[in-house]
Amino acid sequence: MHTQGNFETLDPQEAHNKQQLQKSREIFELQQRAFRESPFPEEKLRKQQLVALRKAIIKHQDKLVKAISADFGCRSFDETLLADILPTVLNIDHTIKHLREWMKPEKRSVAMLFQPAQARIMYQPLGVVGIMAPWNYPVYLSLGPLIAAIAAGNRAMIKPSEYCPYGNRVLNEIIEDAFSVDEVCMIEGGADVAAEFTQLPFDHLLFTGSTNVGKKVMAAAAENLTPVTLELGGKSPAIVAPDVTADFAVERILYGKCLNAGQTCVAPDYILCPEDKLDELISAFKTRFQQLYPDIDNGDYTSIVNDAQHARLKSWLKDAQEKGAEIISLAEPGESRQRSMPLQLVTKVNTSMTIMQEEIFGPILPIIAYKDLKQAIQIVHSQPRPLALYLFTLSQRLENQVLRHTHAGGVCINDTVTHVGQDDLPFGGIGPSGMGSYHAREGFLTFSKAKSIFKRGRFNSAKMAFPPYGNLVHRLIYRWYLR
Ligand SMILES: NC(=O)c1ccc[n+]([C@@H]2O[C@H](COP(=O)([O-])OP(=O)(O)OC[C@H]3O[C@@H](n4cnc5c(N)ncnc54)[C@H](O)[C@@H]3O)[C@@H](O)[C@H]2O)c1
Repeated sequence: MHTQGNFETLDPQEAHNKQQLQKSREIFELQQRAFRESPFPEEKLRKQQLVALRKAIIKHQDKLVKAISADFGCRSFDETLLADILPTVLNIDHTIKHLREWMKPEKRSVAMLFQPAQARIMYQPLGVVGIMAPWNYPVYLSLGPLIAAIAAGNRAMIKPSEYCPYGNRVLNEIIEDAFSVDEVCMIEGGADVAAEFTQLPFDHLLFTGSTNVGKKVMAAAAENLTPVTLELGGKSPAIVAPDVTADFAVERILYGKCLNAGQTCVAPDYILCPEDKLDELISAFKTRFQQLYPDIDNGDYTSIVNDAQHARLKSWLKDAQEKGAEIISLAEPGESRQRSMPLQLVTKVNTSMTIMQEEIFGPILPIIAYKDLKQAIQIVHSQPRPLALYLFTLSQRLENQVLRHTHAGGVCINDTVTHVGQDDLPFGGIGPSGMGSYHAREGFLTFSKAKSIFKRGRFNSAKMAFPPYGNLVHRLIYRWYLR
């Protein structure tokens, strides 16, 4: 038995969780008080905060890449620099460049009937916001939402994933270097700490993670009427259209799929390939994989993050095999690397297999052959609406056909994954792959209140509509507008 605040009788993990929970409540209140005292930080201060964050990232980058590599078992420093740190820094630069124009009040039109008057929108900070992150890109997915939250003038609390303890330690140093606790702070812990975190009455909560946990987060946030942005996962298809060669598509699919060993929310989840190109496609995968990863042990190929994820992926391969699938491993697992899983192509798949029912989130790639593009589109429709849709074509007609007949959070044509790094495009899912968006101006808007302001001047034209009703002005208004 123990009492609140007395951690000595708890096991270390439990004590740590209790401490983090207590810390999160205290810091939440501290940030709320600080926000009340200064509810509308100027552009200059926001930019100073973003610059401080940028400097801290640069200062700690070497430590950060090493820590994240240790969290994964193997993740090359380049992969962390390219896909985690660089997009974060570019996002800061883009935000600093555009912040003034985003913050500007926006003039809106006033209908003739209400003239003379003015209408405008003023963007105001929300207050204290929560950010919850997964483990796969621990820097970009924690600090990306933070950049938008700060740009919009908020205070923020970040709950990163418990799967990256080393990375979190360095992230915490970055946060502590750049901010005071009443501006930004990090709360660490597992699912129980996370669940308590979602119960804090934040002014907005941005969650990045799985669809199942996203539902729990939304339910908890509803208790406080906290608005949520949910950045979730899903099965993102890659359609190879009939007009391009298999090699054209494979060159562009392979990197996006193998990045972080497929542990990417927007990794191509399955391929739709014209029937007559199937053999060519498999052969292109074999050749290109060899070119990218001639030695699976050389440190370029990321490991599966932990034993549980590794076991999950292996059991899904077994399930597929037992149900008639053919598995083509593009290399032998690395010997000196723990939890190494080279890309596994899977053919002869059917919908009874777990790999066609759940988001794969790893280096397994089912390939489905289709007769015509219409059938490929039908297969996309048979799955929940995806986070990303990839299309490989040089034909404008085929591009239009797919764009007009499919739903997706975002579309990337003739490439994979890189659409996420476009700082001027919003990013977000649809249906089970997410709700709301961030990145670009939309991130600023997500963390802002768009306050509508309507202003009349000296002359009160509204009184022409006052009772008693039925006079000439009323009749003229009705005749003019209700024609
Ligand atoms: N849309 C995107 O931008 C994006 C980006 C990366 C990953 N993802 C998705 O994230 C998933 C993989 O990441 P993950 O395994 O870390 O996801 P996850 O849902 O298991 O965990 C995400 C966060 O939620 C917390 N959490 C766990 N249980 C919770 C609970 N009961 N209540 C509240 N919070 C809880 C975790 O501690 C972690 O911080 C995949 O589905 C992937 O597609 C989405």
